[in-house]
Amino acid sequence: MTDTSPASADPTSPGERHLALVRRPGPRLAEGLITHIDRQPVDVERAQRQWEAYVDALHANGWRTVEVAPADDCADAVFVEDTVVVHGDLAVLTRPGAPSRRAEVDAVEEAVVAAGYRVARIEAPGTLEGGDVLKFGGTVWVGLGGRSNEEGMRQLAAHLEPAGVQVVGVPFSRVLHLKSGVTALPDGTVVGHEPLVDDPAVWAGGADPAGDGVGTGHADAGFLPVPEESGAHVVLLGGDRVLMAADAPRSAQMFRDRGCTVTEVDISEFIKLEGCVTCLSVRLRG
Ligand SMILES: NC(=O)NCCC[C@H](N)C(=O)O
Repeated sequence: MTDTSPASADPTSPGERHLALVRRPGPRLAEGLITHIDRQPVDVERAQRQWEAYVDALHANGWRTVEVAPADDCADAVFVEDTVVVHGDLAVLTRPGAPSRRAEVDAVEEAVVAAGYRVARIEAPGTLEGGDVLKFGGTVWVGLGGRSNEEGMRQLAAHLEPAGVQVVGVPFSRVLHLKSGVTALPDGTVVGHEPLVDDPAVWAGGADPAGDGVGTGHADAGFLPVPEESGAHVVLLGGDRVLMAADAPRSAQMFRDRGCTVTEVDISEFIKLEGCVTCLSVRLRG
């Protein structure tokens, strides 16, 4: 595990107190899984440059990053979000639904323990991938769309029950993970590209993406359809700042019009493997 942060991160930034896990893409990246899209050639060197730029964007927004040890035999290891779900001081190590991804989890334990987390695990026959877990308010929504199953959700609920968290299943079918379909803006508005969202009505009430148990109180929070698939994927960087992919300029403008400060990164090589900005990092407590 390596701390990759530059010493020059702006200490006055709202995001400075935060720490994110990242994992460098490995040499087998181009063999990564695809489920809902056709395979396209992946330029691994370009992907490595895009990953560096993604990490630089986190640093430029005042974040520190910790690099999980490589898992070079695992083609999809760069998608580190899927290996762990954190809540409070607890890190729940997942059991990915894709068997080829299960070996990714071991080194993540070392990273979260070093960051001060207690550790729990999803055990067989449960499966869970972090891309299926959307946290807001006192609620954790778990997407049930193939990679995560009811038993994985039940185990996650048991781990989070002492913290008073409600876990709710959301069936879906059109994308790989729940958060491939929807994420939330800082004001609690849930964003999604409607052709890929099974039931937008699920999100009519919006969200509290800080996950601090406090509702947004934002009168407009609800579901906001966005015109591009990548517009459905935002990483919250603190305050009004969001990170998103560069291939959704009309969605980015919508978010700017709503008061967001948007950083865009080119992640085209990861999109070819059904990855998005959310899956390339795990936000930890400060
Ligand atoms: N959380 C995510 O959206 N993860 C993307 C994982 C993509 C990877 N190729 C997979 O199929 O598992």
